[in-house]
This record gives sequence, structure tokens and C-alpha cells, in this order.
Amino acid sequence: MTNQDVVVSEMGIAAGSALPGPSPALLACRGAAAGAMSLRYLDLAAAAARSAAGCTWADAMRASSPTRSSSRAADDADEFTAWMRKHPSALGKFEQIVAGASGGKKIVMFLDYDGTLSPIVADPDAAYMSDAMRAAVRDVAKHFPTAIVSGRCRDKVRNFVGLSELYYAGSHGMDIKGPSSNPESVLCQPASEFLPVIDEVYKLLVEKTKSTPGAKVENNKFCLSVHFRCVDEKRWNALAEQVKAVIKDYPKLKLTQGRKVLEIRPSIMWDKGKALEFLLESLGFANCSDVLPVYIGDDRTDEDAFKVLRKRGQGIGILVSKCPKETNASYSLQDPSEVMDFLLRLVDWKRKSPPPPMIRPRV
Ligand SMILES: O=P(O)(O)OC[C@H]1O[C@H](O[C@H]2O[C@H](CO)[C@@H](O)[C@H](O)[C@H]2O)[C@H](O)[C@@H](O)[C@@H]1O
Repeated sequence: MTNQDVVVSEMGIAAGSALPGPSPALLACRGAAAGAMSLRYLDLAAAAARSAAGCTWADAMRASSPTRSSSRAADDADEFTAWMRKHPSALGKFEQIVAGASGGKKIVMFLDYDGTLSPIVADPDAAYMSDAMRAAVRDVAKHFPTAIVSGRCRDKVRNFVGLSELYYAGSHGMDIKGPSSNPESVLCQPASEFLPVIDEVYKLLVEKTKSTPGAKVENNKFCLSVHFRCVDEKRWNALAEQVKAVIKDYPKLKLTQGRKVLEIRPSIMWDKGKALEFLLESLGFANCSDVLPVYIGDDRTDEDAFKVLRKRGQGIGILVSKCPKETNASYSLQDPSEVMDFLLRLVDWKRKSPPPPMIRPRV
């Protein structure tokens, strides 16, 4: 993040940091693996509930990434209007949002990548963000500490974004690193012991799914994605069964679901919400009322971060969605182009804001 000199190594927080010794966030990062089994059971319980309700993974996946025609056109506009009343546009409520930063509160920006900064496309390797979006993010980072929080492998999302001055939290927050001007600043890799097993499962999944046309397995370093987007819907259930058959032999891994994707992750107590808390604390904003975290994301995994903001009673969660979705976010934006408008407005507002009053030392 710009204008920050926080340097956290795996050994603790080094010189220049606002926090002495291993911070609570760093300790949480190290201890994340301890909750592995309990989370696995939670996940299985959710799957059992889903199946009791007659819902398959495929049904859930369809609902998580509805297309305009299968939702807005066919659906009832009243439902959307009611949802928008509960989660109003962050552009429409811009003044209300920035009023939360009054009194010199520092805004910290957290941005998801796919579906937030880049449009959803069929080929995950071609999810480029526009130059205009890149310029907007660069401008935001000049004024506010800024982090990209993604399910992608950190290096991959870093290459897509192409800005060295940001913090990057890849693999759903399991791989956090600061700006590249600080090459030593590896902050947090709570799932490093899972690397060999993730590699092993990657190979098994590639083998197992190769007979399904359109299926693609993506290695995100500390987690894996099995993509359904280019698979005929008739084959979705069979593909989900293949994936489940592979991971049943790995009790320390869990299966979660995103936008036409099944994700295989270590069952540790770590997610995008924990990554947000870790970054805030690393920046010296732990238990601090002088900060306004703003998190923008479009996916289920972003809900973990929205929940954290709700629990803290601090910050702004913004869901990117064109249709009603169950969410812990307070506001909404429809698509990446609205996200860009919001970022540009934030920069403009900051440029026009008067500087905080100087406190003159008494002589
Ligand atoms: O946390 P995110 O940055 O939103 O990453 C979540 C997943 O994003 C990518 O998949 C999604 O976007 C693809 C490109 O638009 C699309 O083809 C796919 O259907 C979406 O699910 C990424 O490829 C996954 O690895 C991430 O887990």
C-alpha cells in the first residue's frame, strides 16, 4: 500500500512497523491451520443441508452466477427494486459513504479481482482488466492504502493488475505480500504446509476431468479451481461428482463454490475476511476507530470480508451484482464499469477534500 512503511516478515513485524513483535493477526495467521477439521465438518453439514433441500452443487452454481436473461429479464422487477432498497447503489449513496470518512478517518481500499475489476469471461486466463481500470486503481492507491484480495494465485493476479505499489492477497487471502518496493515483506502464508497436497490433487483433478469437454482445472497455488463455465450444463452434476470423488480422500481439504467454479481449499480458519483483518492490523489500524475499510467484491468468498466489516461495525461492504443476492454487503454496484466510476469519484472527492487541519506545536 502506498505511503506505508509496514514490513511484516514470516518471523514477525520488522522495523518500520507500527506494531512491535508478532501481532495478534500474525499469530492468527500462524494458528489458522488449527481449525482445519472443524471447518471441514461445517462444510459437510452445509452440503448435507443442501442435499436434504434437494439442491445440487449445479443448482447452487447456477444461482451464484446468473445471466441477465435467466434472472433480470425473466424475474420480477419488484424483487430487484426491493433488493436495491436494502443494498442501494454505492454511486447513488456516494456522499453518505464518504461522510463515514469525515473527521480525518483513513480509507483503506480492498478490491476483489474477477467480476469486480475485470469482467467475467469464458477463459480464466484471459480475464484482463482495462487500461482505464488500471489507471483508476493506480490513482486510488496514490491516496489510500489499497489491496487486491483474490481467489487467484497471487503472482497471476499481480500480473493481471500490473501495479507494484499495491498489497496482494492471493489464494483467497492465504498468500499475502506487500508492495514490491519491499521484497522482504512476505506477510502471511498460513497454508504453506498444504502445498504438496494441493499439487497432488491438482494432478488428480486434471486427469479425472480431462474427459469432460470444457472443464478446466486452475492451480491457484494454495487452492484449486475447477471451472464449469465452458462445460455443457447437462454434465455439471457428473463433473461435480468427479471432483467430490477426488477430494473425499483428502479430509483436510474442503470444497467451496464460486461463479461457475468449484474451489478446493485447505480447511483452515483463514479466508478473505481474515486477510482483511490481517492487513488492517499490519497497517496499524487494529482496534482503531480512525479507519474506514471499503471492500468491493462480487463473489461468495467476498462475503467473509463483508461479514467481518459488519462484525466490526466499521467500514463499507459493496457487492458487485446485477441481480438480487443474499449478501452481508451494505451497498451494491452493478458491474466493473460502475466499480471504475466509484473509484474515480473517490479519487475526485479526495482531491477536492481540504487537507486535515495542521496542529501547531505550542511554543
Ligand atoms: O476472488 P476472485 O478474484 O473473484 O477470484 C475468484 C475466481 O475467479 C476466477 O474465476 C472467475 O472468473 C473467470 C474469468 O472471468 C471465469 O471464467 C470463471 O467462471 C469465474 O469463476 C478464477 O479463474 C478462479 O480461479 C478464482 O477462484
